[in-house]
Amino acid sequence: MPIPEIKICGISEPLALDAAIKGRAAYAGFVFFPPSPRNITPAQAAALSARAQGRIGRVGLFVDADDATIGEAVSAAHLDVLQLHGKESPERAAQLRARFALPVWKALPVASAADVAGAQAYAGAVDRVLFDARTPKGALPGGMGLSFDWKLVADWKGALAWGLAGGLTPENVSQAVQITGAALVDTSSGVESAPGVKDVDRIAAFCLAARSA
Ligand SMILES: O=C(O)c1ccccc1N[C@@H]1O[C@H](COP(=O)(O)O)[C@@H](O)[C@H]1O
Repeated sequence: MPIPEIKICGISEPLALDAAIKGRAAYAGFVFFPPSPRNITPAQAAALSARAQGRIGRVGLFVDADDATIGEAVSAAHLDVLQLHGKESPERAAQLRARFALPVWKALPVASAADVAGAQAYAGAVDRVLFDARTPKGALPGGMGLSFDWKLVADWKGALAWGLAGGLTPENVSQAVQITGAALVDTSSGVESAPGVKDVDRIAAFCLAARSA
């Protein structure tokens, strides 16, 4: 089984960023979504980005954001990837990819086989889809520590690169990779001691466990 790439999302302070780099994560995620406990400002992201430069990829997470909001974050934090975690259509995703000339990842909420099949609509519009758990109405669209039935995406053979998100922890990521064959695993709340508070030991443990799958 190929070793998956790792993304640690919701990084808001340097110690967590350093732990992700030390754990050889490929990506650090910065959340630009004010309702999230992990939200950071473009200025905060700029400082983290300078520390990350050349050591880890910088992913900006947005939820149905407008061009100005995304543009401000891209300029301040020199983002390498845009992650769209709202209800962005394939057309909107393609428009953002063209406008900012950056790879775009689209998170898709999964609760059924039909949700997984729906990923095909994004072929040609985005660079990767992220299968994440569908969260309850009125809750944040991600970062809730909820997982879905991994068998739904086991060895998914769509036309797009894909990653697995949703409720991944140091304790379950190895099994998740074995079941799904995911080439990228993404975690946020699973490596925290409280919402928005990253735990460096759990980041280290997650990276080790993901690679041992
Ligand atoms: O992390 C957040 O606060 C967040 C807010 C809004 C949308 C997505 C968010 N996080 C992303 O959700 C998935 C799953 O997170 P978790 O591991 O279950 O906590 C992941 O891609 C996060 O980056």
